Amino acid sequence: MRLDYLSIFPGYFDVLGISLLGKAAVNGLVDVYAHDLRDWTHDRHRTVDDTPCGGGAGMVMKPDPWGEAFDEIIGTEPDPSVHVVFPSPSGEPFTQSVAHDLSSVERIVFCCGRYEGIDHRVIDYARSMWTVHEVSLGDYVLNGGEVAALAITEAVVRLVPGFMGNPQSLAEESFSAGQDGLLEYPLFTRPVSWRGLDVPEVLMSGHHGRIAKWRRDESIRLTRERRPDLTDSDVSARH
Ligand SMILES: COC(=O)c1ccnc(N)c1
Repeated sequence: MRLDYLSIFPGYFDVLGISLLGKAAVNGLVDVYAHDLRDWTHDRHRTVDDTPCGGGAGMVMKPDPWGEAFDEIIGTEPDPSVHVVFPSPSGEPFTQSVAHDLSSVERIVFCCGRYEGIDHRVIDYARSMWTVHEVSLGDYVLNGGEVAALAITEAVVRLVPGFMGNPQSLAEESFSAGQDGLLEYPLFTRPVSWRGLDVPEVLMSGHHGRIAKWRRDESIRLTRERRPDLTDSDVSARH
């Protein structure tokens, strides 16, 4: 999998050389390339923004540098196998399902907006050429798309076959199919007693059936308490 990041702060992506992501890069599972959008400007100030047409506060990212960067980094021919991600507060919700879909593609280009955002024609042009995802991490605004691109990267790359040492651990996570989309149950390890707090006895019983039931019940309880939106009617009936 090739990952490209277009940003006026490409240094944000140095962190991708650390930890598991770094290991994945080393063993060739992912190839990471960060690009400075200002490399596709031609004026002395390396200008990437301008005032919004129609007025309003703040600045908008000009389309020209993006177009020239796309030409050089991706190419000038349409290719739906290239997935272009625009992290944006007005995007569609980024979910585990979207992460799963992206984990099987060969190439993802992250376009990290700053200021008030990117000239919309950049997104329209990208849609005419590649497969575009405008995605939001939640109902809040960041100063730029870089941190969101890193979060999306982590959620996607960990699902790439061969990335996780023990793929079984993926099956039991929150929102995984194996959990019926429920939140993950509480986890415990040794010591059995810690500061007057004990591991639930059932988990030390060695009784696998009882343990599985306790975990399922806890997942259902937590999901109903914290994420009633995830327990639609037939799911709650099933639980
Ligand atoms: C500039 O990008 C954002 O503010 C952003 C991106 C993705 N999700 C969000 N909730 C915000």
